[in-house]
Amino acid sequence: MAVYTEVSDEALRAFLAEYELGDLLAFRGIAEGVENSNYALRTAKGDFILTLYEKRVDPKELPYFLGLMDYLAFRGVPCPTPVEGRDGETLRSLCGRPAAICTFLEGVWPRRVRPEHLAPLGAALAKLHAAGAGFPEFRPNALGPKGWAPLLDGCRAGGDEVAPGLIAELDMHLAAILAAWPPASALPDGQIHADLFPDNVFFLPDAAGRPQVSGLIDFYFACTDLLAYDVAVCLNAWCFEPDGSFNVTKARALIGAYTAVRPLWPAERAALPVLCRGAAIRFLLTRLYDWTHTPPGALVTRKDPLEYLRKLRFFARATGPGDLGA
Ligand SMILES: Nc1ncnc2c1ncn2[C@@H]1O[C@H](COP(=O)(O)OP(=O)(O)O)[C@@H](O)[C@H]1O
Ligand SMILES: N[C@@H](CCOP(=O)(O)O)C(=O)O
Repeated sequence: MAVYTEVSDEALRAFLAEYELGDLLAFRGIAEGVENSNYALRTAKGDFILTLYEKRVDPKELPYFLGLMDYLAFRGVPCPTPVEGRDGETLRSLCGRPAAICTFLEGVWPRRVRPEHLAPLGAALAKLHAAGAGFPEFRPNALGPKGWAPLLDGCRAGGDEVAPGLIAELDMHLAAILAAWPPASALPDGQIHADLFPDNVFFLPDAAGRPQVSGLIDFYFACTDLLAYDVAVCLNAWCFEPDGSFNVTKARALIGAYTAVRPLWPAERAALPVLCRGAAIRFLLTRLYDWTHTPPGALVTRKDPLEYLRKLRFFARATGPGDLGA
């Protein structure tokens, strides 16, 4: 469920009067997503997405996110383009929330990831990294290594109720990850998506029926960080089977297509196992935090933190990048 703020017909029509999008023909709330309120709009000019930014998004950071999407879209990345109002602004206010309209992207995110999805994903990720190279803004990764200890501290009270011994195990993993984390200057950095999960990637079949990436959405965790960390996020989110096993064929397809566009440095390959452990603990911790702080019956769908404990344990056992398809 992700319509936290209800928008009336009248409020929306007044809001749309600020744009040159023609008459409103239809609009509906979108149930998917967890962070913001999203509406699908149809106007005389076509289909659009209206997003009202909810409390987890800091309004001060919206110019970075919208600016990055605009920059990437202009350079051929299939991501939403923020739509300017008559005054040239993309960010305004609706029902007391910051709000923006973006272009609608065709396609469907894969409910079941197949090996054929991984090569187009890898190529799209590398193109995103290449296209973002000249973007002048810097946004530190709030959910990067410096953010993990405070998140874990916030989970201490309820964490062991989710799984006995969980907090002690996470203390152990976190200390090992932070000790092995590559220094910022050791690997190339740039603008990363940082949450490129299957529900943020749309596909359409090409003429031969093979899936092609048609859209990358949800840039609200994007930041300036190690490029290979984005690969590690994708290895976590795309390369495990429902039974918990790691699918190295998928990983090889992802990394092979990525490197065909943007070759990984030897140091990036070598760092992949610890970057994967870092990505696993990042999603584990935010899920655990939400799990232990969301009252039962709240509108937000809580995601299973233990899925990422199993992934973290797998990556901690990896003997080198070869185990991860690199
Ligand atoms: N530009 C877009 N084009 C088409 N559908 C979109 C677009 N942006 C969002 N959506 C739809 O809204 C849903 C939630 O968007 P998302 O950005 O993931 O929300 P949240 O930030 O709340 O997690 C997506 O699964 C998709 O169905
Ligand atoms: N991908 C994260 C949760 C963020 O949700 P999104 O709907 O904004 O992509 C996770 O799986 O924990």
